[in-house]
Amino acid sequence: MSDARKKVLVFRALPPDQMARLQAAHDVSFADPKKDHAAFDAALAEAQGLIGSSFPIDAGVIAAAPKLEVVSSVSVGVDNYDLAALHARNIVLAHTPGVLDETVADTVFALLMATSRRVVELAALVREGRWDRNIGEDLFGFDVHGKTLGLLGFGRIGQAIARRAALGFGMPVLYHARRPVDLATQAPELQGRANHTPLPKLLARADFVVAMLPLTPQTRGMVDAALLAQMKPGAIFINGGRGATVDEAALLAALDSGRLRAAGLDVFAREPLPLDSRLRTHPQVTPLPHIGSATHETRHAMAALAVSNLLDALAGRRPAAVFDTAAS
Ligand SMILES: NC(=O)C1=CN([C@@H]2O[C@H](COP(=O)(O)OP(=O)(O)OC[C@H]3O[C@@H](n4cnc5c(N)ncnc54)[C@H](OP(=O)(O)O)[C@@H]3O)[C@@H](O)[C@H]2O)C=CC1
Ligand SMILES: O=CC(=O)O
Repeated sequence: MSDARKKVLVFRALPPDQMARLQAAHDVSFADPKKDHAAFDAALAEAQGLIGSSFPIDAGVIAAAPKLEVVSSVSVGVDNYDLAALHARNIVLAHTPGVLDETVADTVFALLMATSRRVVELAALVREGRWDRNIGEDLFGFDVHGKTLGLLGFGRIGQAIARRAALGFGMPVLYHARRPVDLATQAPELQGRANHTPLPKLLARADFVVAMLPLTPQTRGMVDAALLAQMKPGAIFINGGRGATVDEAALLAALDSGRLRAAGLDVFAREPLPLDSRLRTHPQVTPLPHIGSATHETRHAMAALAVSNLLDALAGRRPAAVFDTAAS
């Protein structure tokens, strides 16, 4: 009987129970390429399976892995992977859609609430001992309930955000995507509450614009000065998708000019956010360290799905969540 054990390289730590599942089936090594490049390169040369996240698996990395059969990402976004290079070698790319939708939508809503009600700024006022009288109008917030939400991207996570907005906060939802979603079959609870809307109309009407877009050649820099200039004066911008979909200099200019009320950002063009970035300290920006899916439950569910995907692919079965590298 031939040995079905294969070589797996883990490039970002997995929970112990998920590491154990891999080790029971395959010969597993761990190397963090940001800390030990030599160990990563050595294991890569032999690896048939690769699993991890938050590191660019570019054409060079793929070329250095001649035996690679599957890459399993512990993320839903696949912008860290050279899709063409994977496709050219018929390497399976798996990811983790679905299991993180509700958690990421919660994070986006936390940013929406925090920016509109100035939660971080006012908590700092209390902590720093500056709460010495009833706050005045200068520190009042902006209602969320009943306001119009404009969504850029209306996929799995966008729809989870729309449900919170429409069903929980009575917000009309307008969305922008290349194709309209058939709400009757995909999200009947949003019928009559969410509408596919031409982008200029969405921007002119929305009190909150939330970007929940994947990073692709088409979406890179999509939120630029021209788009921001079409937003309603005093609107709030939230980004829960990918930082590079936004022209950050243009966003800062829109905040500085007073055109936008505030921005809530979970993602940035460069992560971790450089210390000299004005987005880190701008008074109208609520910055988060890319924590969209970062709860114990959801990160564990993502790891478990990614491990299942890898095990299936190495056993010659189709994983539950394959990303179509040909469609990119
Ligand atoms: N902050 C965080 O921690 C997290 C961030 N993310 C990011 O969120 C992204 C979205 O995730 P998910 O909802 O699962 O993805 P989906 O693929 O389900 O949804 C993507 C949406 O974007 C739309 N879209 C794609 N390209 C364009 C375009 N060129 N113009 C307009 N709309 C476009 C799609 O519609 P259509 O194809 O019809 O245009 C669809 O509505 C991920 O790719 C990831 O980058 C995800 C999880 C956590
Ligand atoms: O950013 C997170 C992801 O899962 O994608």
